[in-house]
Amino acid sequence: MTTTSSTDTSALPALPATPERVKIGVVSISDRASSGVYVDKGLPALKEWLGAALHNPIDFVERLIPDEQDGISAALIDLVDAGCSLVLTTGGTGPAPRDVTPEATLAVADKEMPGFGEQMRQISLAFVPTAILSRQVAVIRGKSLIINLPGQPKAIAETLQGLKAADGTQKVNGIFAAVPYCIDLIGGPYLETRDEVCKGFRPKTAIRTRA
Ligand SMILES: Nc1ncnc2c1ncn2[C@@H]1O[C@H](COP(=O)(O)OP(=O)(O)OP(=O)(O)O)[C@@H](O)[C@H]1O
Ligand SMILES: Nc1nc2c(c(=O)[nH]1)N[C@H]1C(S)=C(S)[C@@H](COP(=O)(O)O)O[C@H]1N2
Repeated sequence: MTTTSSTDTSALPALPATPERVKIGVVSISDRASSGVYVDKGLPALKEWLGAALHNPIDFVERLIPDEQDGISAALIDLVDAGCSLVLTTGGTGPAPRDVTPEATLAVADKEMPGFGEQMRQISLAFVPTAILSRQVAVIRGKSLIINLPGQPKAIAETLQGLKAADGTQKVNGIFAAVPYCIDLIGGPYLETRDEVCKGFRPKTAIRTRA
C-alpha cells in the first residue's frame, strides 16, 4: 500500500520549465502626479521592485489617477477584469480629506484580508513614527489580490520587503512573503520570488518543483 505523508508534494502539478507569465496591475493615486505638478515616482518604484523580486515574466497594466473614490474603484475593477492576479496601489491611504484609496478598495472587495494592513503598519514603524497614519487595506476581488501601499515612493520597498540588518539577516518580514501563497489559494499563477529580495513563504505541502 502507498501512503502519502502530509508533506508529500508529488500530488501537485510540476512547474513548467520556465516561470509562468503573470499580469500585475500597478496604480499610482496622486492628485499632483496625475495632473503633472510633479513627476510620478510611484509606478516606476512599483515596477522596479516587482521586476527585481520575481522570476516570473510580468505584464504590467498601469494607471496614474487622481484621488477620486469612484475613479479608483473603476480602475481596480478594470484591472481585475483584465486578468491581473495582483494589483498594487500607492498613495491616498492617509487621513487627509482627499485620501480615499482604502474606501475605494473596500468598495470592490469580495473579502477583506486585514493581516496585510496590520503587518504593513507594523513594518512601517521600523521606518517612520507616522506609520499608523496609513489606513491601507488589502482585499480579494475574484481571482485577484489588491493591496494598498502608502504614497511615499520609498514606502513601496519598505513595506513589500521589510528590513534587513547590516549582516543581511531579515529583521522585519515584508508583506510580500505572504503574497505568492495567497495567490495560489485564489487560483492564480505560481509566483517565484528572488530570495535575496524577498523570500516568499509557502507551507511544504504547497511547494511545487520543476520536472
Ligand atoms: N506618485 C508620486 N510620485 C512622487 N511622489 C509622490 C507620489 N505620491 C506621493 N508622493 C510624495 O509622498 C508624499 C505623501 O503622499 P500622499 O499620497 O499623502 O500625497 P498627497 O500629499 O496626498 O498629495 P498628492 O495626492 O497630490 O500626491 C507626497 O506629498 C509626495 O511628496
Ligand atoms: N513604510 C512607510 N510607511 C509609511 C510612510 C513611509 O514613509 N514609509 N509614511 C507614513 C505617512 S507620513 C502617512 S501620512 C501615511 C499615509 O500616506 P499616503 O496618504 O501617502 O498613502 O503612510 C505612512 N506610512
